[in-house]
Amino acid sequence: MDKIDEVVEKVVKGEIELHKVDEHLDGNAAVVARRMAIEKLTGKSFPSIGATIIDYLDVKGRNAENVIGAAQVPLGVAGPIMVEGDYAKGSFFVPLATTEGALIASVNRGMKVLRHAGPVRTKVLRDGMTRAPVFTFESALDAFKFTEWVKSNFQEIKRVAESTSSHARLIKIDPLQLGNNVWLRFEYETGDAMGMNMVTVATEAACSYLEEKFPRARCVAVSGNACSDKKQSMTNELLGRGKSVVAEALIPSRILETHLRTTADRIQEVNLRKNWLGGARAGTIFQFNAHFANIIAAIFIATGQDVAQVVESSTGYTWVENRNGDLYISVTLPSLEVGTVGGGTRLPTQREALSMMGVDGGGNPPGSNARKLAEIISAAVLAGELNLLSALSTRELGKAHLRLGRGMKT
Ligand SMILES: CC(C)(COP(=O)([O-])OP(=O)([O-])OC[C@H]1O[C@@H](n2cnc3c(N)ncnc32)[C@H](O)[C@@H]1OP(=O)([O-])[O-])[C@@H](O)C(=O)NCCC(=O)NCCSC(=O)C[C@@](C)(O)CC(=O)[O-]
Ligand SMILES: NC(=O)C1=CN([C@@H]2O[C@H](COP(=O)(O)OP(=O)(O)OC[C@H]3O[C@@H](n4cnc5c(N)ncnc54)[C@H](OP(=O)(O)O)[C@@H]3O)[C@@H](O)[C@H]2O)C=CC1
Repeated sequence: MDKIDEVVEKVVKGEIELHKVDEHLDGNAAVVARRMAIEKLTGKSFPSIGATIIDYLDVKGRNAENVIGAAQVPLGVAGPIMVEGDYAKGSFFVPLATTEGALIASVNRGMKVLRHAGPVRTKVLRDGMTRAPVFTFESALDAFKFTEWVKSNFQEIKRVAESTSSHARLIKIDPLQLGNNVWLRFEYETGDAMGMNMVTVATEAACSYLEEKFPRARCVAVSGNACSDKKQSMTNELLGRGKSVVAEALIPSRILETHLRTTADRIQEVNLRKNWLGGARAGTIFQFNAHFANIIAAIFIATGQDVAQVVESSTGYTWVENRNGDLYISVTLPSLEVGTVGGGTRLPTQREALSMMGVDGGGNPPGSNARKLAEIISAAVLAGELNLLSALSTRELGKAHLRLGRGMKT
């Protein structure tokens, strides 16, 4: 019996924990043994999960635990899209990983129309990643005194937090009080990283310092949900999280008619009655748009972003105006959380996808690559919105999905 079979047997008998297989076998052999053990325990086989180019040595201790292989999702491209932003300037092909037939075609057609109209203008309105620990006190008065103390000692707190990273820069601390509890919403610049590990480590250091200097304060949790990570919140909407970004374009009427078989008036009506009125009637909050989530999720998967952050990254607003037959359209995304270093961005296919847009790795100066990525994503979201509103206005949605989602001739 070779070493792998021996370890597999022990895992199956419960003598070795799955995650401790790494202590018995090197690198990719541990992945194989874990997969074989799960195959035996479930009576199923997983050759597709096992077929991956990912080297476990690159993943171990960084991206995932109990690894037995990888998931694969089809990746297509849309574009090019022309962007005129502060960071993204020029034409870009955009990678989208999805299993929803018609989605890439949809974004692709939107980009084609925008190309005819001229470059999409984009702007990063603000940039900062947040972490909000919750502190508790004996009394509300103590809690208030604490927030006053924090305000007057900002520079020292900043020094302590920033000592943990060469890229984290503490911009501000917004306090929120409820009775005898206080949340401090720390906001940092994080260079080209999305920044969640960076700001968590920095804020933990700041919390220890605050408890030392203000002994009546007790930090209950470094994340007190007012951050708000992987959850929608009014705080994120109003103050922003990650990058707050806007994209806009003006499309002449003849381009709408030639390429989309529709008019500004019809698109405006769909936007108002569907995105805004329908959203309001249904009680939607923060998502007065058609399908930001489609484009955000597909780019996040392709480029190694934290997919759970699609929750707040896909909040936002589509605004349309009929300007004498021409169409003004903009999308505003208050909380787009993206990075070009760290997390999943270093994995092989994800890094290649980032390189397609010229944003792999750190930028010069730091932060410029992540902002460029945010601008390109906002332009892609604009293309998706333009196209879907248009397809709805001409009643093409079901037909397109029968053809490209079910392989039917329509
Ligand atoms: C499917 C189209 C684009 C066809 O559009 P079309 O105009 O009938 O097709 P076409 O063959 O004349 O092609 C026009 C252009 O579309 C693109 N295009 C066309 N086919 C492809 C393809 N295979 N691969 C890549 N690109 C494609 C391409 O740019 C092409 O230009 P060309 O390059 O030929 O000069 C159109 O019917 C359409 O956009 N339909 C709507 C589909 C859509 O937007 N789906 C979004 C997902 S829906 C969803 O998930 C959310 C939802 C809807 O539930 C949210 C809500 O509640 O609103
Ligand atoms: N910890 C948590 O609470 C949470 C973690 N996550 C996870 O966090 C990960 C992302 O965290 P994040 O902090 O972005 O990534 P990393 O933890 O990978 O940190 C980024 C690293 O890149 C370095 N770096 C090198 N060049 C640059 C540059 N140009 N700009 C910025 N940093 C640079 C940083 O240096 P330096 O040492 O100077 O900082 C830091 O070491 C994801 O895997 C995500 O899933 C998600 C949500 C919550």
